[in-house]
Amino acid sequence: MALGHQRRASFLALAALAAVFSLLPRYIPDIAWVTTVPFQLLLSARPYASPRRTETGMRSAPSDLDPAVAEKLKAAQERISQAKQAMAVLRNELCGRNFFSPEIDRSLLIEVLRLFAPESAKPMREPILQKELINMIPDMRQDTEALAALINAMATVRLAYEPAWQLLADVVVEECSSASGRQLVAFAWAFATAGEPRQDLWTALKSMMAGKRKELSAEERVTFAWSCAEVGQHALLPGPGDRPHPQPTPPDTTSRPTELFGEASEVAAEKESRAMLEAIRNLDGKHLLKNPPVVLVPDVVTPEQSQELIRLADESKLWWQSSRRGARTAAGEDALRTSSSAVLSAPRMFQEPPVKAIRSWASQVLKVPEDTVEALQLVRYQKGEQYSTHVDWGRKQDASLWLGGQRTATALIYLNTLPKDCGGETSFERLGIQVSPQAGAALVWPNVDSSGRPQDLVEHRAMPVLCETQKYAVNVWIREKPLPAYRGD
Ligand SMILES: O=C(O)CCC(=O)C(=O)O
Ligand SMILES: [Fe+2]
Repeated sequence: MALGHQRRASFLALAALAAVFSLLPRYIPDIAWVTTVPFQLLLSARPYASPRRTETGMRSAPSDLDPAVAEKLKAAQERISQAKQAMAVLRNELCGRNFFSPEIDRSLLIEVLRLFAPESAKPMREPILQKELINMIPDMRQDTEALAALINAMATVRLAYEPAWQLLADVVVEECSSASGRQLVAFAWAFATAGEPRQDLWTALKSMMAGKRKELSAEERVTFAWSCAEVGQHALLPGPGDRPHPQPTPPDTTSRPTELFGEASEVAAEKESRAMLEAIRNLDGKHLLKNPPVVLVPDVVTPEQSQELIRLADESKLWWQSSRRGARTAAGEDALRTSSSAVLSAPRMFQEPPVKAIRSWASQVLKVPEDTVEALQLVRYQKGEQYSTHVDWGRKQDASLWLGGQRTATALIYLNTLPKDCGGETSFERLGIQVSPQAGAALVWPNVDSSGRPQDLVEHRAMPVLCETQKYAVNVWIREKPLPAYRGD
């Protein structure tokens, strides 16, 4: 018993040390390797870790090997060993729990999965983790708390491994009628962050929520509504006799949906809309059109700030295929988006100097409070990628309207210049405007008219990028009202 306490105390001390070390590389980039050392210690100090945890199952390399081959072999052995240790931690945290088990350590899960999240939106290819997840998830069927913790951690690190997400969705659809309202919010947030559009999943989540919505705090309701909105679902419950809709759910006038949160208004408040139009008309920049005002403001961010923003998204592995989100054209049809996006929504992102600079610029020049500025969304287009014609404002089924009201304006800041003939222009066909990406400049336009009505006229598209140079930009969307803080790590 005493020994157990000692081990737990030393584990906690090492966990604190690991946390400190894991922050260091953000400030001293060349010492990223240091973090693996405390992590190894952390894994080996975990009180319940298996005694076989350091075994790799491989013999050590014979000494007469070519040094380059020996080096590679050693690296492979270490990788396998680390993967096995990490898997032991996942299993110990999540499987076979009972009443007496300690609380699941969510930050440990996140750190373990972070080791395997690839650099960008690319799929996770670690076979040991793939196999373990597929084996583990069915064992967790009855344990909604463990499922919620796992999918939350997977969403937080943007772990892109489709079979695991599909299996989790199956388990949630089939087994989770006993989930609490709070757990349903956790599921919804995680699946929305992963951009999971499966209709059966969302129908199940919403109908399970029907009996539980009274358990929720206002913040949890908003998070659930936001999650629905993220995947193009509205936060209404299908009424009796409703047929399943193809994704995304079109407005349904034939059935009488039972209200979960009700419908929000598409129309923005007149005062805020009028003030926004006035602010855009007064911007210092190149006025491309008078009505509605479309303005190109130069030098909003420096090349260093642009680099830093991209680095933040890369380093935190935030890139995510945008195509699964429910973007719409002005006529309400599906828009095609083949680019990747990265939302800087984690609380720590709001402390990063370039993020602060952009938010404060938007707030100053557009004369709005800073908490009406959405979390910045970076977009990246590789050769051939595009975003077809769409509007940035939300329809009344879009539950994100509950969060901060309508998107009254967009400021799209280009982070790099595309060479001539490389495409990638932002094109407003109805207004006859086409703008080529120019580093540091912001293209600003209103999404509503002066009475607050959303405008079809400002529909726009990102033309396909035609060269190897990637296009980077950042969407700064202004809402009518202050936004609650998003959840995440
Ligand atoms: O990349 C562009 O030029 C436009 C991007 C855009 O319209 C959007 O992300 O909503
Ligand atoms: Fe847009």
